[in-house]
This record gives sequence, structure tokens and C-alpha cells, in this order.
Amino acid sequence: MSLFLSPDHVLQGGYFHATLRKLQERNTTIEPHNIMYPVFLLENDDAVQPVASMPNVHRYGTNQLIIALRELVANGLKSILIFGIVENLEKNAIGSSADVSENPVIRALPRLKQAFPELLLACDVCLCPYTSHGHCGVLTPSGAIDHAASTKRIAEVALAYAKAGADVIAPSDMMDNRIKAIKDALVAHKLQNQVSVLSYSCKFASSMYGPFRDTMKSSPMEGDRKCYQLPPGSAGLAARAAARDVAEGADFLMVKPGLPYLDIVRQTKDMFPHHPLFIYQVSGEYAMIARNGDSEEVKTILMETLTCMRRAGADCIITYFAPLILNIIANKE
Ligand SMILES: NCC(=O)CCC(=O)O
Ligand SMILES: [Zn+2]
Ligand SMILES: [Zn+2]
Repeated sequence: MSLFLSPDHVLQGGYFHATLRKLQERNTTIEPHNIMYPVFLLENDDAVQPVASMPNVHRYGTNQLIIALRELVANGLKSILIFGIVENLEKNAIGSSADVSENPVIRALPRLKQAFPELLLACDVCLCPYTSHGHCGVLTPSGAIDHAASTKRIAEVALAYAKAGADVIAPSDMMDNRIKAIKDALVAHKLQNQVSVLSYSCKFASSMYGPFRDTMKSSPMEGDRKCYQLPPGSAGLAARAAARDVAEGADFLMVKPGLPYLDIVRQTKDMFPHHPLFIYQVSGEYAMIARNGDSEEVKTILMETLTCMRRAGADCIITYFAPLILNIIANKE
């Protein structure tokens, strides 16, 4: 038996040089358009509040958000995902405050458009930040999801954000048929060629949303979301949910959370290679990595994680780390 390696089995000759390694890591580069920044918007335009459970993350009123975004946009930021938070507007059974004219998102959109004409403005659409019961849809008297009422409300809210200037509507409620309801509403108002729909198509009932729910004060008062968000172990439902949303006209798909669900990312990309795919790196994932501050180790772990998300098939990653990533890309950190 030969003591020498067979030449067919020598791989290391293909990656001994940094440039060769780049070629071996195809489609995994992280550029600003591969990053979307989630922002929390308060009713009081001048407020700034740190988020206790998420280091370096703040909730802003519109004036303060514009100040914070100036630096980020100058540093390459291409897109944001806006979450409205109400403190004074009332929460009720159908989430009326989601689309009233005083809603912080509706008030902020024209101002953000004016301040940052090139920035892509995506709006999360859900009822949970605005409902008294904290669920993502409208409930029947027995507490089940009222399906028709929910999709109708979701489409109304989506249309209100679209009219106020949103470029992208991102429904996170996980109600069946809401993509079609939203697309129908956009078509009926001739907005279908000015607004796209990013579906939270594969959103799991994860335990990693804790810091976000503290931030948004959006936990359900009773029960959980297991009857509409997907069971973490189910790849089959994730495939069917993505197929449903593609059939209903979604422009973009999403898997959420990210890191523990990279098999679902690959599955979704293989099923729908022509639909750009997003990952939501959720608050629990953020907290796990951010625990160690801004150290070199954090940056290395973060960039490795993003590379792996891209390798699995993600085209864009929604991440609270966007400011740090832009700095890393610009070689400032
Ligand atoms: N609909 C948006 C979320 O639920 C975000 C979850 C998180 O960041 O933990
Ligand atoms: Zn919700
Ligand atoms: Zn949500």
C-alpha cells in the first residue's frame, strides 16, 4: 500500500491562498444590500430608549431615528424594517391603532422617504403590537383565530402603510392567505408596481423571540402562537408554507429564526431558487452573540455566522447587527 496521498484526494492545494479561498466561498460575500436593519419606532418623536435585553439596540421616535440613520446611510445602509410601538394609542381586540393616522409608522414613512430617498423602507405588518390580547390576528369569542377577520385587517394595515410610502410590506402574522389578501388590496389601489411583499413565509414558534417581545410589549396575554407559527421540528409545513406564499404572489420569502433553521433555508432556496430569500437573525440570536460586546471575537463569530447563512441560500439577512456589519464592511472596525 502506498504511503502517499492519492492526487485525487489532495484538496488543500485548492485553498492555500486567500484569493483561492474567496473563490471556494462562492455567493457568500456580505455587501450592504445583503443586510436589512430592523428599527423600533416610538410614538414620541423625540424619545430614545435603550433596549435592556439587547446591547446597543435602541427604540427611537422619528426625529431621533432620522438622526441615527444619517450616519448609517452614509456608511452604506440600504434598507430598514420598521416596527411600530404604541404606548399611548389604545390597544383593542382588532388592533385599530395599527393603521390610524396617528400611528408612528404611518406618520414616519413620509418623513423617512424625504430624508432618505434611496433607502428601502420595509414595514413589518402584524396586529400583535396593537391588540389588547397580544395575538397576531383577530380572535373569535372562544379565543381561536378568526381567519377571515384577520386577513381582512392585515390587508387593511398593509394598504395603509403602502399608501403612506412603504416600499415593502412584510406580514409577520402567519395567517393563511394573507399574501393574496395584501396583493389584492395593492392591485385594487394600483400600488402593485410600487410596493413589494416580503412574506415571513417560514416563521417558527421559536423560544428565541424573548428580547424582541420585551421590546415591543407584544407577548400574548393568554396562550401562545403555536396555532399559527410553525412547529420548530416541521420541515414539511415550512415547505408548504413557502409554496402557499409563492402561489399567492409573495415577492420575497423568509426563514425565521436563522441559525438553528439553516436546513430550512437551504430547503426553501432549492424549492424556489428564483425568489430572493431573507433570514431574520432574531433577538435571541442577537443576544447570544452580542453578549460579549464589540470584541474581535464577536465580530469574527458574527461574520462567520453571516457567511454560513449566505452559504445556506440566504440573499439578505435582517439583523440588529447591521451598524456593526456596515463598519466591518467599511473596514472601520
Ligand atoms: N415579527 C418580528 C419578530 O417577531 C422579531 C423577533 C425577534 O427579533 O426576536
Ligand atoms: Zn405578531
Ligand atoms: Zn413577530
